[in-house]
Amino acid sequence: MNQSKEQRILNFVLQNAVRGDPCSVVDTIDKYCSQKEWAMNVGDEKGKILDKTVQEANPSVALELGTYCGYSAVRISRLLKAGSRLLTVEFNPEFAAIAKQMIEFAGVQDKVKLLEGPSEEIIPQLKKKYEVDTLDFVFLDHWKDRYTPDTILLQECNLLRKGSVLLADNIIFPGAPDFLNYVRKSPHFQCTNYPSHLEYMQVEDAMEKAVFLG
Ligand SMILES: Cc1ncnc2c1ncn2[C@@H]1O[C@H](/C=C/CNC(=O)c2cc(-c3ccc(F)cc3)cc(O)c2O)[C@@H](O)[C@H]1O
Ligand SMILES: [Mg+2]
Repeated sequence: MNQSKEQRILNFVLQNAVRGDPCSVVDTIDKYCSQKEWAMNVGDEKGKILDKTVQEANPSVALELGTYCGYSAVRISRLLKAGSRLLTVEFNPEFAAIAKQMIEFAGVQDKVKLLEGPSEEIIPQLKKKYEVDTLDFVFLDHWKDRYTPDTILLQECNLLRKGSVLLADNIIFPGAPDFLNYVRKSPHFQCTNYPSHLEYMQVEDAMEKAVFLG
C-alpha cells in the first residue's frame, strides 16, 4: 500500500530535521512542500503573520481548528510561554496520527494537546472536559465553510473574552466569504486584513484577524 503525501512529509522531517528543534521541523516541511509536493500548510510567508499575531496575543490558552500534519501547531507552540498550552483539533485519524508524531519529534508535546474529532463536537467540551475558561487565541484553518459556524459556537459556549484574537487562514484562496462577511459586519469583532500569498505559490491569499470586543 503506497504511502500518503502526509506520510512522505513526516518521513522527510524524521530523516532531515533536528529532533527537539521546532524551527527545523517547520523549515523542513516548508523545504519539502516548496520543492517536492505542495501541501496545505500555512507556510512561511503567512506563517510570519501567524507568528506576529501569536506573539502580540501572548496566549495562555490557544486553540487551532484543523491540525492537518501539525505544521502550524509546531509553529504556534514554539512561541508559547512556559505553562501555556495549544489545543489543536483534527477529525481525520490518519492526519491526527501524522501530526502527533510531528509534534513529538519537534519536542513540543508538553505544550500541545491534539483533540481528535469534529470541531463542532470538541468546542462544546472545552470548558468541562478540557478545563478551559476562555480562549486567548484561535487559529482557523479547517474546512472554510466551518469558520462561521464554529465562530458562532465559540461565542455560544462563552469561550471568548474581551480581547480574544481569532486569526483565519485562506480568506482569498480557497476563500471564506461568509466568515469575512460575518466578522466584518458584527459589532462584536474588530477586524484587520493581512494580504499575503498562498503557501508555496505566487497566488494571492490573505489572513483576517478578528478581535472579540465582548
Ligand atoms: C470540522 C472539522 N473538525 C476537525 N478537523 C477538521 C474539520 N474540518 C476540517 N478538518 C481538518 O482540517 C484540515 C482541513 C483543512 C482545510 N484547508 C483547506 O482546504 C486549504 C486548502 C488550500 C488550497 C489552496 C489552493 C488549492 F488549489 C487547493 C487547496 C490552502 C489552504 O491553506 C487550506 O487550509 C484537515 O486536516 C481536515 O481533516
Ligand atoms: Mg490554510
